Amino acid sequence: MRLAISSDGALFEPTQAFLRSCGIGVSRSNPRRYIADIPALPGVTVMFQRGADITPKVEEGSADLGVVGLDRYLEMSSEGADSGVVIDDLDFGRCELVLGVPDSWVDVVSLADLADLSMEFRQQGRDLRIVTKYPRLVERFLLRSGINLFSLVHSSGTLEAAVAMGFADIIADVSESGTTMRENRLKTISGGTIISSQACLISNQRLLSADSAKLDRAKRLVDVMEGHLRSRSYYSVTANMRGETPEDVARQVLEHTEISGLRGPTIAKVYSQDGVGWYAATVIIRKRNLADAVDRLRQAGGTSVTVSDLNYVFNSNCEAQDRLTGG
Ligand SMILES: Nc1ncnc2c1ncn2[C@@H]1O[C@H](COP(=O)(O)OP(=O)(O)OP(=O)(O)O)[C@@H](O)[C@H]1O
Ligand SMILES: O=P(O)(O)OC[C@H]1O[C@H](OP(=O)(O)OP(=O)(O)O)[C@H](O)[C@@H]1O
Repeated sequence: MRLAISSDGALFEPTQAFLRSCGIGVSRSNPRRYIADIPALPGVTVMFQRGADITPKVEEGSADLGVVGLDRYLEMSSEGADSGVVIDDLDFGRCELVLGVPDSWVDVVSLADLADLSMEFRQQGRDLRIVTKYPRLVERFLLRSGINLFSLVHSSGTLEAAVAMGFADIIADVSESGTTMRENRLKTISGGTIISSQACLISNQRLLSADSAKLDRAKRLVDVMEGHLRSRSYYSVTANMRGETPEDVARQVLEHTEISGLRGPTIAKVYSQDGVGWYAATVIIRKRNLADAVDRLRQAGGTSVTVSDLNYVFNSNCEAQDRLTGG
């Protein structure tokens, strides 16, 4: 089972860090070697590829799975091809595909201003030239936004220089912190975000459907990814609580929905030195509810509250497994 990941660029390091955090780190004998293994998943081969090549490689069948920016996948996937998105948000590679116009265009602050300007350009006998690596997404967005008078210029990198160099009037490129745009005297405009993107996992559904051994390896891989991603939303919280019996402590905890956990508390006896009845109550809670949960535990008599990160939360079934073959 072949997994294609970025050989350089913005997703190179984060993809490897993500795989490590899932417990399926890549072992590469040499940075110049473009084929590698995942020791924790025998039978999986990792192929390092240029970001722009990963979607076509998965679609043509030289890779079974790929990690790519969702923006790149939406730009490059072919109508009716065998590929599909298995996990649409791997929680890294966040960025936005945005329009960037020269800072000096003080009157252009919105998409409507840009539409007016494109008409002025046409009256002067020329098109608004937009340089991008994403012609399909940009064209669709502009037409949907009522901007019809433009021409697209292709460039494969450092798009922010195109305006200063004079071969484009505006750009449509990926922005994360906005630094590259600012440093090149470009600005975003209101309504000018074409798409929000992040890294995603794609598969060749036909290849995986046709080979059960491959499918089995792909299932193991997405199971740990999904379990790990789910775990990022939760903490395990344990509090010592006094009570006559475990049922008594469970009752105190279950009175508050904030601390009743995914299913309910796990209660274990604490063998305290003072011989008083203490129990440890453990619940899994959403990270965003931590402050409320700690308050509630205190109100319910909880003390010595400890909070731990989780590495995996596996549900009874893995949703991403069904999407591997388009099911
Ligand atoms: N500054 C950034 N921060 C976060 N994610 C980014 C950033 N720039 C690009 N990305 C994401 O990373 C993906 C790869 O972008 P990048 O420009 O690094 O291409 P690449 O992997 O170098 O591809 P190629 O080598 O084929 O040009 C994009 O699809 C985008 O989703
Ligand atoms: O908003 P920022 O945080 O400044 O990030 C945006 C920059 O990151 C990407 O470039 P990358 O370094 O991947 O090189 P590229 O120009 O070859 O795509 C993107 O193309 C922008 O140039």
